[in-house]
Amino acid sequence: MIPLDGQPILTAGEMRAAEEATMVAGTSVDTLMERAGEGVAVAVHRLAAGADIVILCGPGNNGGDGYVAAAALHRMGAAVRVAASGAPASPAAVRAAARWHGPVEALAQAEPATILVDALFGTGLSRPLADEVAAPLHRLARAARLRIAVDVPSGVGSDDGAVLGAATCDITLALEAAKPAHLLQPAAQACGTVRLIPIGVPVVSHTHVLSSPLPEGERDMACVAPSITLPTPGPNSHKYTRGMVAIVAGGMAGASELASIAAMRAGAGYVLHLGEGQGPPHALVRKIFSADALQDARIGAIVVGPGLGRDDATRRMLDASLAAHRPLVIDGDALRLIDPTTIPAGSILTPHGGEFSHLFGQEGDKITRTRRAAAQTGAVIVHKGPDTVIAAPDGRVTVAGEGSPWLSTAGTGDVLAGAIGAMRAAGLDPFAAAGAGVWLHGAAARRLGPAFIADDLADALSAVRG
Ligand SMILES: NC(=O)C1=CN([C@@H]2O[C@H](COP(=O)(O)OP(=O)(O)OC[C@H]3O[C@@H](n4cnc5c(N)ncnc54)[C@H](OP(=O)(O)O)[C@@H]3O)[C@@H](O)[C@H]2O)[C@@H](O)CC1
Ligand SMILES: Nc1ncnc2c1ncn2[C@@H]1O[C@H](COP(=O)(O)OP(=O)(O)O)[C@@H](O)[C@H]1O
Ligand SMILES: [K+]
Repeated sequence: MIPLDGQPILTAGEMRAAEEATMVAGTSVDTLMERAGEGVAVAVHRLAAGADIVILCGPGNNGGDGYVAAAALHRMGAAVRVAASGAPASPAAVRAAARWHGPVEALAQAEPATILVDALFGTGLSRPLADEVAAPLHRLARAARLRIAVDVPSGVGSDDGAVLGAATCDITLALEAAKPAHLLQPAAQACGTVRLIPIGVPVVSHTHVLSSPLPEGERDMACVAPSITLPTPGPNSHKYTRGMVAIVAGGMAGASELASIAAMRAGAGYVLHLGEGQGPPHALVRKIFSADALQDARIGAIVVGPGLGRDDATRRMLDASLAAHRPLVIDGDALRLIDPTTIPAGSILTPHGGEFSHLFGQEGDKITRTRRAAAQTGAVIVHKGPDTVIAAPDGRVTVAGEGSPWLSTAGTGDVLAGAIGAMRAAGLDPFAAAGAGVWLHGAAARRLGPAFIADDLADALSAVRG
């Protein structure tokens, strides 16, 4: 079982195409189903640790995986039963079901078991679960001690992360690749912990799970996703090569202070805070805002938006930031003020859901929407939330899997903008800088645990810099 870190994410259509290409190359669907079912059986056997198991099988190939897993678990000596929502319908599922020689209970009357394996529907779900399926699924899930989904929990939209009647599982065994539903809310929550089971289908994708940074030198050894790199100083580094970040401060001073401290703690060599405030940290260089101050050619990133305000004066500050022709991180109020047609290519935008909808509308799933916005603007878009999606104008997307729900507190977005500013000023390209900033932010939050405040989060960035 492989963790999701850095893995490709495929839509149902992309997964089907990859499966078909594998079949054209000579591997039958039965072989793929055999590998899927065997892989599921091995994982379930280990997780069940001798407890009784019921496998719920649907009519399609997801159900087929369930029948194969049932037969394999029986051979392994497990106490396994099968309950089906109806007769198998796909040809491969019919053949798989014929290999299960035990009884098949009707789903509606099925007895619960300690371990529930949900193989009713996978990526082929085409509509919400009907009550006659959802009700017994939820009844059996409530009665089980451990709920394991095959590929995706039955009753989630694989591509858009909608919940269409699924029961929440503890573990999801994703076949070959991650699916959007494993990352996008609300489905991701119904998946529990997601682990991959390889079944020998070669997959390529422009969409990946955000990976943890690899130690320097190991980058080329990574066989999966594009890994992220955290820039680290060398013997010849000085404060300007480490990166100079200018933070434009507005009416709500606390927000830009948080962004400044975050930029420092994420590793910037020099942070210039352009605003009225005073006080520590002493290493923060404070100047009154002026368009001239933004002309310093050493500035590697300007962060504009946290606590900026939305009046005429702040609009002029935004205009000066755009006119400075330095790499930009555009956040918060600046996202409300800006005309999307004036966003300089190569900028990084960090909208939360409301800011994103205001700029780009709400049509489509989160990955598609974010990718489209990046292509439209030529900017990297960090579409925040419990399922942060980062899209580049060339179509690459990463989705941040592990955040922390404790990030849902005021000011954490300002911290993210500062952290991304530091990564950009250190010389990472916009897409890499966004990924590195989002990773640092999530890692700092996980390290802090519960009930931290944004000030703690900014400080904790140092500890996860590595
Ligand atoms: N990709 C790979 O390489 C491999 C993939 N494999 C596995 O295949 C899975 C995908 O299989 P799949 O395409 O057969 O779809 P699946 O999810 O079983 O459901 C389709 C069936 O359900 C029906 N149906 C749909 N919604 C319904 C509803 N709400 N309520 C009631 N019925 C509903 C639908 O009928 P219809 O929509 O036509 O009415 C159809 O009969 C994938 O997740 C993985 O587990 C492995 O076996 C091998 C390698
Ligand atoms: N439930 C959650 N789980 C994980 N991350 C979250 C959650 N809620 C918010 N976040 C993250 O916290 C940050 C909040 O940013 P934002 O909404 O701009 O807040 P603020 O404007 O108060 O700083 C974003 O990085 C977002 O991805
Ligand atoms: K399933």
